[in-house]
Amino acid sequence: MTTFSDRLKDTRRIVLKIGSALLIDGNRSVVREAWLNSLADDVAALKARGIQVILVSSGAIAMGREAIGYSTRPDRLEDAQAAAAVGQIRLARAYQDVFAKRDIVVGQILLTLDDLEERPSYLNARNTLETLLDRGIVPVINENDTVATTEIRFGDNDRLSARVAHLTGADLLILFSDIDGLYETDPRKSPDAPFVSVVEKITPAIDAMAGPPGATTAGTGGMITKLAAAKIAMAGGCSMIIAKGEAERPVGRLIDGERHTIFIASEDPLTIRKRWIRGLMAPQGFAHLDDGAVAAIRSGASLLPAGVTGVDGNFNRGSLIALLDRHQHLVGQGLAAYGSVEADKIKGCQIKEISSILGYSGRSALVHRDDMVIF
Ligand SMILES: Nc1ncnc2c1ncn2[C@@H]1O[C@H](COP(=O)(O)OP(=O)(O)O)[C@@H](O)[C@H]1O
Ligand SMILES: N[C@@H](CCC(=O)OP(=O)(O)O)C(=O)O
Repeated sequence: MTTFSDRLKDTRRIVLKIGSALLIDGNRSVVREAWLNSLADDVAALKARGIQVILVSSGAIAMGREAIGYSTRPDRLEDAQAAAAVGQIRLARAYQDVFAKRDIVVGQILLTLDDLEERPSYLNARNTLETLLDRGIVPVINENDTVATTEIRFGDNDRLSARVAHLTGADLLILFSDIDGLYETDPRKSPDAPFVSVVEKITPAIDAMAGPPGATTAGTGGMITKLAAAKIAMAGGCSMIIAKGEAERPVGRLIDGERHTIFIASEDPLTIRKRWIRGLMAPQGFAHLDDGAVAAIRSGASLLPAGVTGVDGNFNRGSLIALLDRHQHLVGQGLAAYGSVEADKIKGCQIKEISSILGYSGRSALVHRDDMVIF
C-alpha cells in the first residue's frame, strides 16, 4: 500500500481544510495558538519540498460569536453572518501573524458558491489563485459568510475545499477533522464500527455509512458533506484524505504514519480537464494559425499571439475557440485567454508587445497548453 509519504512525492499542489473545531478553542472563542503555529511549521515543511499549499479555513463564526453575545454557534443566519464578520478579520490576523514568523506570505480569498458557478468570476478566482501560488504565497480561503444567502451558501467548508481543489487542479485534498477517517457506521453510535482505510469508488454502500456531525462539535458538515466533497474532488482527479487534526503538526503526523482514510482518484486533474475540453461542442470563435504555430501546438506548446494570423467570431475570455490551419482545417480547440477584441489587437505580436498594445500586462498565451486539445 502507498504510504502518505510516498504519495507526497507525486504531489505538486495540496489543499488543506482546517475545521473550526481544530483552530478555535470552542469554549473561549480564541485561536489555538500553539496548534496554528504547528500548522504553519507543517506548511513551511511542505513548501520546502516544493509543494504548493492552499488552506481552506473555517472558524470565522466560532471566532466571532462571543463578541456578538453568543456562547454557542448562533442559529439565525443574520447572527451567524454578523459573527463571521467579526471573526473573519480576527482569523485573518491570526494567520498573518503566525505565518509571517516563518516568512510565509498569506493572502485571503473569500468565496461564495456563485463565484465558482459563474464563468467570469470562476476564471478570475482561478487566475488569482495561480498568481498567488506562482509567487509562493499561501492562499487562505473561507466562505464569504457575510454575504452568502441561504441559496448561495455552501454552509460547510468540506465541499468548498473540494471545489477549490477542483478549481486549482490540486492533486491532494486533506480534510482535517475531529475524526481520523470514515467508519462503516457513525462511531458515536457504534464505538466498535470498523475503520475504512481506502475508498476507490463512492458506492451507495459507502454513502450509507455517513451520518451528520456531532451535536456538540463546532463543525457543520459531518461525514455526509465529507463524502460529497470526496465525489467533487475525485471527479476532478484529486485524491482526498480525511484525517484527525486536533493534535499539533497534523501533516507531520500523517508523514509519521498516522491512520487516515484515503479516497483515491483514478485519473489526474489534467487528463480530466482535457477530456472536458475535448467534449465541448460549440466554439464561439476561430483563431487562424500560421504553420509555425500549428507545429508548436502539435508538439505540446501553448498558442502564442505571434502565430495567430486572424481571429473570427465574438468570444470572451474563457470561451471555447476552434484552432484552424491556413487551409482552414481544424487542428484543435481550447479556451481563449483573451476575448475576441483583445485577441484581434494582439494577433501576430510578440509577448513583450502585449502590454503596450492592451494597456495592461495580460497572459502570454492566447490559449494555454493546459486549456487546449489537439485533434
Ligand atoms: N461513518 C462515519 N464515520 C466517521 N465519522 C462519522 C460518520 N458518520 C458521522 N460521523 C461524524 O462526523 C463527524 C465529523 O464531522 P464534523 O463534526 O462536521 O467535523 P469537521 O469540523 O471536521 O467538519 C465525526 O465526529 C463523526 O461524529
Ligand atoms: N465558513 C464558516 C465555517 C463553516 C464550518 O463550520 O465548517 P466546518 O467547521 O469545517 O464544519 C466559518 O468560517 O465559520
